[in-house]
Amino acid sequence: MSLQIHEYDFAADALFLDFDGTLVNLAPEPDSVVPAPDLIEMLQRLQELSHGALAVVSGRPVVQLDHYLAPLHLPAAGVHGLERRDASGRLIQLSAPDTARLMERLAPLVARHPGLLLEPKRGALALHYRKAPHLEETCIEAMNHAVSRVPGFTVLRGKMVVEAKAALADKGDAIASFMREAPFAGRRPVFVGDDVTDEAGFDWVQSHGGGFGIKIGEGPSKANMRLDNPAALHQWLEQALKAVDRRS
Ligand SMILES: O=P(O)(O)OC[C@H]1O[C@H](O[C@H]2O[C@H](CO)[C@@H](O)[C@H](O)[C@H]2O)[C@H](O)[C@@H](O)[C@@H]1O
Repeated sequence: MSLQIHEYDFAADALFLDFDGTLVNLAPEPDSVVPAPDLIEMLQRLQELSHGALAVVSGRPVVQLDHYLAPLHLPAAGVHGLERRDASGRLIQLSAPDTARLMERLAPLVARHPGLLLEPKRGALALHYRKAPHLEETCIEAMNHAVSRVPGFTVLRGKMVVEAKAALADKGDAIASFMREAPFAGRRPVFVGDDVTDEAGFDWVQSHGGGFGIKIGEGPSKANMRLDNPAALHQWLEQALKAVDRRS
């Protein structure tokens, strides 16, 4: 099923956007993503037309989202729901356990294999194997083992990454929190994401929020809509903006 552009309603909908693989193409390393030149301007217009009901919902920390989306400071959820900046600019961080013991357990593996990368975050630790895909099983086993020895964390799988994350909240919880507050409350939530970590978000918007999810790319998903890739999402959003221009 594809979402008809006229169905998107800036007056009535709230837009929640994942970052990697959705707003930007995936890159070899976390630090090497390059937002499209017109992305910032497009997000700014979308936010204005939605009267602020637009948020980024990511596995990355909010501070990184700000870096890539500067000068915008959008409402945002980071680290898969462990932190959230609401529409008034207030940052709420759930008190997460320390990842130092996980780091100690996983660092020797990464030291042995230069293709692996550990990405520490507040309340989470991601083990990336994009540059060493043959080590996927090794990484998953090592992460499962580490998490079994350090209480308070859950294991998340993502694209070429396995992550330990404090078991406190997920993307669905983050969207639910936004939807209880202005300017999101009372609107229909639309969540766009590409990865298995986005399924909690699709689940919430479709089961509880009366909205819909849009999955970017292939793979099984609960989302009831699909778009092929980030470029298709950009095009879809541009069309929504043009439809508003035509009406005004
Ligand atoms: O929830 P998202 O906004 O999609 O963030 C998910 C993870 O994204 C980043 O990792 C992914 O993107 C990297 C850059 O394209 C890529 O190299 C990596 O293989 C992907 O897994 C980020 O580094 C993680 O912290 C996020 O959790």
